[in-house]
Amino acid sequence: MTDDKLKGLRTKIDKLDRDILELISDRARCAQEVARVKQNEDAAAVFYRPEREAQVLRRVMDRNDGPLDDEEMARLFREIMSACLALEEPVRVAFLGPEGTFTQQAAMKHFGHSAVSVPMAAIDEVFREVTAGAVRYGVVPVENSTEGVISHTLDSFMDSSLKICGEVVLRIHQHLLVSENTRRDHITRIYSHAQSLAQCRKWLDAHWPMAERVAVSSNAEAAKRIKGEWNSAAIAGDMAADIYGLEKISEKIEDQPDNSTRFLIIGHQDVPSSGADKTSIVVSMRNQPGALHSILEVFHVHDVDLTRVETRPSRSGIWNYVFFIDFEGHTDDPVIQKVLEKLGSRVNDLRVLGSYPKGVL
Ligand SMILES: C=C(O[C@@H]1C=C(C(=O)O)C=C[C@H]1O)C(=O)O
Repeated sequence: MTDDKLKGLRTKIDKLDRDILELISDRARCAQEVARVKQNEDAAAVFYRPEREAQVLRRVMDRNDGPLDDEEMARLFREIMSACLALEEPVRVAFLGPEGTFTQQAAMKHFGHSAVSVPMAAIDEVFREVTAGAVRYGVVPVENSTEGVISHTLDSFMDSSLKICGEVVLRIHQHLLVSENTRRDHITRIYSHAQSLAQCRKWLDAHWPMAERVAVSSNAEAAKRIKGEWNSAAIAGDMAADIYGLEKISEKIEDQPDNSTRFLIIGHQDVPSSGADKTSIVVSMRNQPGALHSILEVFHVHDVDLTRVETRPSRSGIWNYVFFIDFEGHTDDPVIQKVLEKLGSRVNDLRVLGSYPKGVL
């Protein structure tokens, strides 16, 4: 009886799989056709459309009634789109490396696994590689919910004319990792990126108060380094543990359970509105009383939601300040155009870093 039931269900699954296969192939052929149409219009056409991909994923999540949850379903579609796009040309993406960093994880989450990811040694190298055209996009971290802004990234924007084409938020889980050579009862040193050490500060104080904490250039670098040292452990994420073949001896050791990092996608593209967008700008002004207030007032008057304001010292004069401001809306919206016009008259300099779809996944 159960056997008959199972057999029936498996026949049904086999039939559904055949249908899914055919449908995905149809979809891939359609995407190829889109690419041909785009190329006929313009030989240098860019196939990847961030706003269109965001719309597809949002619609999938809206329509989904379970039993798979919205994020799981969107992830499947993310990979289908990534594979469809790679039929034309796999997207090449530079990221803050080496292999196994959270930034690489963010790149894969945003572009899917058919993208080709290229590791860079530093944030400004990611900017340089994209500027030079060796890759079309770059992924850099910009802020962490526990540790705040990544000032290197903001500073790189000051020297660059690249645009922000997207954002992606990643839940960050840190683990304590050892290699097969580590003598676990003799760990005297723990390597990680300074940000990660800070994200696990309380846990380290409680569990490894005597171990020396050594900051290195990335978590993946920390993971790589302990392979040759019998008295060291590393703090890094799942991807680094997998790539470097390390064992997790303590999992999810971050002090804040909702620890997450926001990454930006940088490129040359102006992205049209997806219907739910953010805009990032940088303004500079004299450091006079009421300076910040006069900027914020414009957003308040026009009822535009600010999502972040960061101050950085300007390098062009000691009395100038630079504000990085993120807000909801797109430069195509008339209200946003009005806001930008008003702001322009109140500051020394205003640059739009980009309007881009709000992170979906
Ligand atoms: C098919 C298109 O091109 C690409 C592929 C997409 C897809 O597979 O859905 C979506 C946007 C683009 O990245 C398109 O512009 O619609």
